[in-house]
Amino acid sequence: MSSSCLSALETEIFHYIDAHQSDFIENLKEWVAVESDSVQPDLRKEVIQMMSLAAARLAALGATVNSVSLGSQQLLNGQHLPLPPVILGELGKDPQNLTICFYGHVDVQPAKKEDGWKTDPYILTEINGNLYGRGATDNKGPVLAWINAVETFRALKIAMPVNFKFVIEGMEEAGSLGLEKLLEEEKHGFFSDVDYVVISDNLWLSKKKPALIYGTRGNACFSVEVEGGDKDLHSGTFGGIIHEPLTDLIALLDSLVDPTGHIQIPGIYDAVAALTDEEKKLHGSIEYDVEEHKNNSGVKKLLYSTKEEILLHLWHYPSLSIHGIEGAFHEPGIKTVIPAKVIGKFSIRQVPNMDLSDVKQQVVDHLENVFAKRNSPNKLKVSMPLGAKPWVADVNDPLYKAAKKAIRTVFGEDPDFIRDGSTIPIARTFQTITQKTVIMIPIGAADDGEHSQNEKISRRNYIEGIKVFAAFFLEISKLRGQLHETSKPRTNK
Ligand SMILES: C[C@H](N)C(=O)N[C@@H](Cc1c[nH]cn1)C(=O)O
Ligand SMILES: [Zn+2]
Ligand SMILES: [Zn+2]
Repeated sequence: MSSSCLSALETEIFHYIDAHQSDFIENLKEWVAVESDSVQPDLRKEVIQMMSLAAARLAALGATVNSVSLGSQQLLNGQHLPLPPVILGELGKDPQNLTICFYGHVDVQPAKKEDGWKTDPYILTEINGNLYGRGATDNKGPVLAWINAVETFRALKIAMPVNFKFVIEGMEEAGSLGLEKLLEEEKHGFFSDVDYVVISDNLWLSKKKPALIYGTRGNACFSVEVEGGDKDLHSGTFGGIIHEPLTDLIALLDSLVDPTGHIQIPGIYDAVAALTDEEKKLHGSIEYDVEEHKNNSGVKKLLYSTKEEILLHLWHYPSLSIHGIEGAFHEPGIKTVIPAKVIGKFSIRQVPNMDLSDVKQQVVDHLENVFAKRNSPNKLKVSMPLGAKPWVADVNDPLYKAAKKAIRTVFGEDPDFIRDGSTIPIARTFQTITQKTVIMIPIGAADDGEHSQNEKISRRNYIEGIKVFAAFFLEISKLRGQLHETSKPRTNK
């Protein structure tokens, strides 16, 4: 955007942000250095250390910080593991100001250099304007971008245009364990004066065009266990005379989805909400390059070739993905064993209006049915360790207009209004508990590689993202009065 269109205040703020790029990148480097992987139990200490760093950062900002203990989690093997605390932070209590609650997470997906990273995943490394490192975009970069935006107001001694609340957690990648209960407990406490909730934990749909997100899919994660005897067996001594657990499991997994991506579980599509005319209109106006998206994935061919089909299958239809098999031999080389017990892991990204308990029942019935036809004496156990619901908001809420204006101020163009095929497990709970509008303002680009090797955020997106948040605070302050009357969430089913 040309500087002549900016207010004097915006010019001062943006100038400060540009001048402090190195400090902001240094902050991110310090956070990326912590292997705060919430998925692997043996790294829990690092997640807890990361929570302390985040708490210290908020305290340095002048926020009141409460690290709330969530107790422990019980693993499938019965072992108890401490859950990292959740940070509830507060900065500013001016009754004239609106109160924005920002939610983010500082845990990460697993990453190892030998998985195919070009650089050490825990050393933030800049190459050609991109900052590579695990958590750079998901979600340490965006959390810090928000904090840096608040810090900018403080450093410039500009009166805070809004009151801030922070909810920072360390278990999002493992399904936000324990967080829902805390939110419910704090409904009439911490959340009683929240005017709306902001999340920045997603990506644009393209490499260049900014976006705002008004919906996400949910995620129902399943575990399917097949157990034979009590020990592994020699495949020469027993192969050919027993029902093998892994063979049963592969047949079960193979029954879930056909080669066109259609889920084979009876009834699974019954409740799927029809696309509204408003959504069809939104799809039409979205800038989306099928070829670019295919290239981001690194695959040769997608299941669908048109924008309309792809957006429908990413946002409006459920999908089923198979993630792994516990107990199966996976090292290099040959091991001629028959595993005694194997556990398959898959998940269904559900959409409005699918009901989680119906989905669970449909999955269990289907797998038991397929298994029964195999006449196997092995034991089958199906469970759903995680069930996160989809979320949708009303794009006509003034909050979306404020965010759109902030993006235009920084990028000089309007964002696309998009949904996200992935999940923020706690988004729907925020909306239900606060009864206020939730907005997702992504700052990462479509090729950032969340959960993948060589995850990155570009320097431009990180720095301009800080400006978007700062401009957004100013836009929100203009909504005072208006928001209290109009802020109500779209009803989710
Ligand atoms: C979109 C967000 N950055 C993310 O990666 N969310 C995870 C959350 C999740 C879902 N099931 C378990 N964790 C995701 O969508 O996979
Ligand atoms: Zn995330
Ligand atoms: Zn993630």
